[in-house]
Amino acid sequence: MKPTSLDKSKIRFLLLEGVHQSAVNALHQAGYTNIEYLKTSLPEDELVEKIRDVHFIGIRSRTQLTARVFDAASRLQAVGCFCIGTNQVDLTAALIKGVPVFNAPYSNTRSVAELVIGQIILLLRGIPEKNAQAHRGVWQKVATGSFETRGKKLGVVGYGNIGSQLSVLAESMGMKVYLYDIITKLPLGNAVQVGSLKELMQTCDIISLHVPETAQTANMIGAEQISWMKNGSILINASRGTVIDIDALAAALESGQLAGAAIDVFPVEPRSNDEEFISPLRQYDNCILTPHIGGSTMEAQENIGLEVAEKLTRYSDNGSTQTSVNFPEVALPSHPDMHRLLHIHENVPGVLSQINQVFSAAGINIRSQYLQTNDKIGYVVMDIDKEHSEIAMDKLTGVPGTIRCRVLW
Ligand SMILES: NC(=O)C1=CN([C@@H]2O[C@H](COP(=O)(O)OP(=O)(O)OC[C@H]3O[C@@H](n4cnc5c(N)ncnc54)[C@H](O)[C@@H]3O)[C@@H](O)[C@H]2O)C=CC1
Ligand SMILES: O=C(O)CCC(=O)C(=O)O
Repeated sequence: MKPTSLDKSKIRFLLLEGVHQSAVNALHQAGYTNIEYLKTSLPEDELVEKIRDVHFIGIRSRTQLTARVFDAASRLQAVGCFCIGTNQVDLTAALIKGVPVFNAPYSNTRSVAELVIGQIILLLRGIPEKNAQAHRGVWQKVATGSFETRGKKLGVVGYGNIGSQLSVLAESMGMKVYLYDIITKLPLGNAVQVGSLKELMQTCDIISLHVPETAQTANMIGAEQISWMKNGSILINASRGTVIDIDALAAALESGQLAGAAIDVFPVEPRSNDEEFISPLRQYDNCILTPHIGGSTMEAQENIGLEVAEKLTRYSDNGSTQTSVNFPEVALPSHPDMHRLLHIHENVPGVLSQINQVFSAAGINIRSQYLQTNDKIGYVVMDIDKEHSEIAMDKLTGVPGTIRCRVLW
């Protein structure tokens, strides 16, 4: 293994899925010019080829970074998810290859919450059907089946950043908010946490899903759970497509048990805007279908671009892994006049003592040392005098259990 300290112009970034231009600008400002920018995601086979020479990759929710991709990514230093969800990345495969993954945990929170508020109002008034009919020349001036939001019960499944933001906005319009989460939450305002998903679904007029994609949330809402919902209620999903059984939802729209739905995410989504969107929900006018744009506002995308680009350049320039979603977190100060060695290793007994042995045997003083571990890997950072870094790197890369090693100056 060779030390990987590189001239910035040689550090290659691959940005996929049309991440906001703010990311490109921020990378340029930080001195990184070797950037390939694509509007689409790439299928696995193409990615496996392309990623061989890439040091940093930026993706959104479409690109699947699998273990096979990480196996091919011998130069990859870090992944930036220009979004909240990181379920599209095999985080364990990244970890054991020594690759930290970063995301933007809050930058599009408000955008999703605002979209859901809009969907609630439109669905309670039957606007999607009335709009579709008006486009076909049908005039439906009726109040039947149209309701105000005031006093309605909103059930939030997953009361994290988005769910709680939605809760605040909904209360300000006079809605009563109930929440279900697997952990005990501080309910904001007058929101009430209930003890089970069933209780929430039986109580509320509108259910909105804001859970991450996990093994536990896969098909969390199927025919049985929908059968718990009140007749004439509304289901909204802007979380992940795997959370709802789409056929069960289609059946509930067909039978009229649900008055409407709004779905932004799907089990299978087109890879680009040129591909047709296929779904059994297309036939229901009372189901608002949006192309996974919950977080797609100019404000959110610009902020995400800046935030994630900054995390990638900080890791590249300084080694800090703070806020990484899969990696031991180390917050590092600057290292003026010293060389910084970054060593990522398997977390097995004895590696750290061997690392320290390298320095004591060579008579090299470690000016500062930072260490963080998790159950799989250790990340140790050492600042040393410049003149010793070449020999230290040479010896460090030979320590058994070494995954990656690089030097910064
Ligand atoms: N449609 C879109 O464009 C966007 C979609 N998202 C999706 O929204 C999800 C939620 O985002 P945040 O609120 O920022 O995440 P968060 O991590 O702040 O909140 C998630 C909440 O879900 C809860 N939770 C996890 N498993 C659960 C389960 N089985 N049952 C009940 N609650 C459970 C957690 O305890 C947590 O409180 C993201 O993971 C992402 O998949 C996020 C941004 C944009
Ligand atoms: O905007 C995107 O590409 C993905 C948004 C999303 O789902 C997320 O932030 O998790």
